[in-house]
Amino acid sequence: MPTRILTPEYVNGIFKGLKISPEPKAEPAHGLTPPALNKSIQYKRCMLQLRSKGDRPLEKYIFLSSLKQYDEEMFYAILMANMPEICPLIYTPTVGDACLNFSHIYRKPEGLYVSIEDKGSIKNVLRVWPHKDKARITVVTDGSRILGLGDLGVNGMPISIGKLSLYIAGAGFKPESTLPICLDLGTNNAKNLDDPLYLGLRRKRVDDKEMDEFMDEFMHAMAEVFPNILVQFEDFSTDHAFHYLERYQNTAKVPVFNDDIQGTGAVVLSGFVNAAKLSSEASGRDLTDHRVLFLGAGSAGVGVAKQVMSFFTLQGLSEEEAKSRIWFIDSQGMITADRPKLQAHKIYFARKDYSGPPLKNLLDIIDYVKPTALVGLSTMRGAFTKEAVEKMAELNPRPIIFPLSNPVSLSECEFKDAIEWTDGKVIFASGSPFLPYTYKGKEYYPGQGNNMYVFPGIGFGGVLSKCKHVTPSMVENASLALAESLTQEERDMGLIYPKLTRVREVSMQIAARVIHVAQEEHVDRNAPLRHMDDEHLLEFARKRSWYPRVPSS
Ligand SMILES: NC(=O)C1=CN([C@@H]2O[C@H](COP(=O)(O)OP(=O)(O)OC[C@H]3O[C@@H](n4cnc5c(N)ncnc54)[C@H](O)[C@@H]3O)[C@@H](O)[C@H]2O)C=CC1
Ligand SMILES: CC(=O)C(=O)O
Ligand SMILES: [Mg+2]
Repeated sequence: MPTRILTPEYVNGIFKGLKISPEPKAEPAHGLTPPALNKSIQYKRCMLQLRSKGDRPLEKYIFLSSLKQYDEEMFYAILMANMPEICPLIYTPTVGDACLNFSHIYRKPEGLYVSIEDKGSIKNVLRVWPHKDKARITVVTDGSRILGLGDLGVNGMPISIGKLSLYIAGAGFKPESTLPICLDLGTNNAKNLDDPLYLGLRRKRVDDKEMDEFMDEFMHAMAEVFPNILVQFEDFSTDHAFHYLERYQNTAKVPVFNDDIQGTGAVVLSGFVNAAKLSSEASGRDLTDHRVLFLGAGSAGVGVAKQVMSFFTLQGLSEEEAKSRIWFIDSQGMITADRPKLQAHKIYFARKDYSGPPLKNLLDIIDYVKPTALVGLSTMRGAFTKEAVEKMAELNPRPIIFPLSNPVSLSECEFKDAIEWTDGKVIFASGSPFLPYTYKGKEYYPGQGNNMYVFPGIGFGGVLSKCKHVTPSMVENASLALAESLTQEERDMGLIYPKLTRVREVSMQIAARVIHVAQEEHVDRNAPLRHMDDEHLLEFARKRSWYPRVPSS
């Protein structure tokens, strides 16, 4: 008798009795599979084959990718039951390797490629997607800033695919409602252009004017071909990330958000809310007196800082006072308003209250700012040196250190080092996962400050509410819902983010809050939901959430 290997209860413990929704795929006819093969054995065989690849994560990625194409439900069953093990394989850090090698490991179509050569007929390209009427969520990248790895061109496709796998596992989007898109506008990466196997257009990126024309046509076509879709922009280079968010967030006919700016902002605000409380408990410092120093002023850094400002405004500070709690360092040093030719997105946070000689060195800047929190979104591996982290520990009984750059090879510091250099006092979250670390007989758990904790819930709430736009308040409330989702057990463990194994339930809480705020702001279009209170919205989100079919016992 086959054993029950995965049930919603098993995955989450609280979804008893809910209908499991997928449309059954035809099983191979009797006689085409060995007699004893069943889902339970298949699950075990898949896990065995996966683990037999040992310490070769890219091979594991390729195996999982093939499994997804061959037996999608088994792939999601395995992912959902083993999130901490599988997430780093289909997402950061391994997805970074998959992107670097995409043109070499590519096997089958898994999304749409829309290139600059399609300009004028983009709609026709979008129409080839087989599940047009089912598409609800898309992740669109132009491959120009993939994680911290730079311009990878069409090799950026795995990031769209990986994020959408998390929409499915994390929030319960039906697989056929997801649409990965990679825009090929050329690449300035010489390595790609010189690679005879590179699968993108062999040309340099187009200029801004041509890109604007292309993007306008693309967004227009998206709304026509996929009228019910929500668009997540992902890993556009910083200037374009800000530009297209601004251009479309209130004007496009489909809702839009930028994950690197808004999703990252939300996840870091959430971690910061919990971290600041822990830090202030140790120091006695008022929450309004935290001082946050950012290393890296790209789309992620500036997006996060704007969201972290609401930590202060929610405590009653004015916008100016909140801004005064934030300092930035980029590749030229501390960002001050007197610096010539400052990029537009850096102007808002440029300090006007410093007039000494330019400060370039992190240690000098820490001495000057006396931060309570150090946040890295710089793509600079090891930038948080021993001296810098020790200095943070001298200034604070519990320093907040968030090295958030991805993939793990670009992290500003490692968890183990942060623990040792602060004698276990650090409050830590990184962009990519680290393992727990035992120090002086005590086990410490790292937080993962990655937008994967919020984008599934933001997207699910947005789609269920049929929102016209994704508003800043929907994003901010997603962040607060995440911060509030910690259980007592997680707080007792010193965590600032929930355990990854709970991501589905946490996404439901985020989705319900997002729907509520969409209603408050009158951007929702799903009228029947307006009669539901928060508890019913949560129940509604859970009921709409997809699970892979359960092998019957
Ligand atoms: N944890 C998460 O959820 C997320 C993490 N990220 C990560 O954040 C990183 C940055 O992303 P973006 O802001 O889009 O990239 P970006 O390239 O636009 O920004 C990088 C920033 O770092 C600065 N920088 C570079 N070298 C530096 C140095 N030596 N010293 C000081 N600053 C330096 C640059 O001046 C720039 O301001 C990437 O590694 C990305 O993977 C991005 C989004 C989400
Ligand atoms: C996590 C993510 O979105 C990034 O590193 O770009
Ligand atoms: Mg990203």
